[in-house]
Amino acid sequence: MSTPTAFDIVIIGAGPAGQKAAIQGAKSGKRVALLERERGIGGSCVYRGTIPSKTLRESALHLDRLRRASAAFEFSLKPGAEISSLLSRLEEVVQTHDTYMSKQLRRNGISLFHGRARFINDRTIEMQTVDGARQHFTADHFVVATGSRPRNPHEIPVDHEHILDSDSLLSMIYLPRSLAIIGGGVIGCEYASIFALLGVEVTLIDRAKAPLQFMDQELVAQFVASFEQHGGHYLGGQSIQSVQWNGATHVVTLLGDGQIIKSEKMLVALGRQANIEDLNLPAAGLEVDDKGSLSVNQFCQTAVPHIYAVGDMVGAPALASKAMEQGRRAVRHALNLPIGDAASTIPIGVYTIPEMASIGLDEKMANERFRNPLVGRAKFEEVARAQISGAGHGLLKMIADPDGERLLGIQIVGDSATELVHIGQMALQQGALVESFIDNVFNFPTYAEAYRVAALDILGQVAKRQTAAAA
Ligand SMILES: Cc1cc2nc3c(=O)[nH]c(=O)nc-3n(C[C@H](O)[C@H](O)[C@H](O)COP(=O)(O)OP(=O)(O)OC[C@H]3O[C@@H](n4cnc5c(N)ncnc54)[C@H](O)[C@@H]3O)c2cc1C
Ligand SMILES: NC(=O)c1ccc[n+]([C@@H]2O[C@H](COP(=O)([O-])OP(=O)(O)OC[C@H]3O[C@@H](n4cnc5c(N)ncnc54)[C@H](O)[C@@H]3O)[C@@H](O)[C@H]2O)c1
Repeated sequence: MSTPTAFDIVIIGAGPAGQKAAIQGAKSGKRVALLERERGIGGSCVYRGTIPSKTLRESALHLDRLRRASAAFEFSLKPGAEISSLLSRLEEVVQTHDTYMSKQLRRNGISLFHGRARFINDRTIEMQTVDGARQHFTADHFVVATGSRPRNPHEIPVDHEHILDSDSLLSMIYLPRSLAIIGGGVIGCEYASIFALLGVEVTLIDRAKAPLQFMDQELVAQFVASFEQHGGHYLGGQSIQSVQWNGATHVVTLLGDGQIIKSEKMLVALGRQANIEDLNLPAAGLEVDDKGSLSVNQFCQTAVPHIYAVGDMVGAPALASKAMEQGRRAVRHALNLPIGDAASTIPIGVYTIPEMASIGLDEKMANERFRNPLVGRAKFEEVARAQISGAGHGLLKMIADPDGERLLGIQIVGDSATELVHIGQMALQQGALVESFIDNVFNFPTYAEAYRVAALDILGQVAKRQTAAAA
């Protein structure tokens, strides 16, 4: 064994979780090593997840804006358009991100090493570089932030050429004529709406009757309607009997009800699994739990107290935002720094077209906890900003307690939903009353006005109830 290099904190994985853990450690004056097996930093978020998918989405939205700008012109993509032409900004976005992150790591004196890391014991890590050299590190604290990868059941023959997963999807050279997607979760729905808007014939298949089971189903219905308006098909309540590339032209999918779906390409989006196998966890005294991840307490501490695990590798929700916050909090806990209260709710943003967002309780959850919660609705058609942009349909739902006083949650579908939701988030955190959305003046014309419209709807319902009770 080479002589180990000693650090205060060693972090495995330079995705969003590992980066924020490293920065927190360095800002607290600690010597930090960040070990990353890939050449770039940023993890699946930058290279195979958030950033590539949202860059392609931006191209689809741009095309849609052109189409909507004037009914006198017809905009469509050339048949056989190259995916790379739709991702022309990706390299620039990734490069900018990489440069910014590298500078930030250097500025904070974080030592970055490239290689595959594994535990030798609970205080030592061995890292193997691409040329086979081995280097050893010791530390007082370790943070495991190795992320996740697509879960591909063995009965589905993912070949990364015709049957792809979210890691390989954007390696397609040409935009396919047709795409079948199995899995109506966030990845399946985001890509389904992007490709449908780009003119691809998309079939989205899930075992559930409706996609995105964890979202308010009134919002989901608007997404499905828009997806189908763009030529997509949702096939719910289906089981997959078999998937096969026919060797020449099509991927052939046989469904439980006997339907056969033929598509040029297929995307498999059936969830994620933790990157855990390479870590040699038993050597550190750690065991993989029955969900295939590492169990942690509320501080992201594993059963070995000086080893923390954060981000996607500890399970759902698999969000970059959650990963970053866990990285930061884990290191603060390790260093006995004040942590503050963990956010009791984190926003969900789903970048379908139209996009959706949620914070706090939705109507179904509120109904389970309260008798007759009030729901205020603001249709985007009633909001001047949405009329001007011609952004189509949208809805903001404000959930309040049965007295119509206390705000319980916000759900939004439509343009800017993923930005708008933060107003609701701050209001929830401050315990704001429904009335405060009426007492405040909002810029006009803005989408934010939808909050006032929804609050007025709730107060109108309260007034009606009072009048009825008095009569
Ligand atoms: C298609 C897609 C779209 C997404 N869109 C969004 C979105 O819009 N918003 C959102 O919040 N989230 C989104 N996500 C989820 C988001 O990308 C993840 O939640 C986030 O990347 C998790 O960060 P992480 O640091 O835990 O893991 P990762 O980003 O996966 O990083 C882990 C890092 O660890 C490294 N590593 C693994 N094993 C080792 C080892 N043994 N030694 C050294 N290094 C190792 C990996 O190379 C990688 O760089 C999306 C995901 C996908 C797939
Ligand atoms: N905007 C965002 O924040 C964002 C974007 C993309 C991904 N992500 C994260 O990535 C994670 C993974 O996303 P995902 O979409 O792959 O997984 P998921 O777990 O969200 O959805 C998987 C879907 O597959 C379906 N399914 C599972 N097995 C099936 C079967 N045998 N037959 C038919 N349907 C089946 C499920 O019903 C579910 O709808 C999510 O947890 C999400 O948090 C987040």
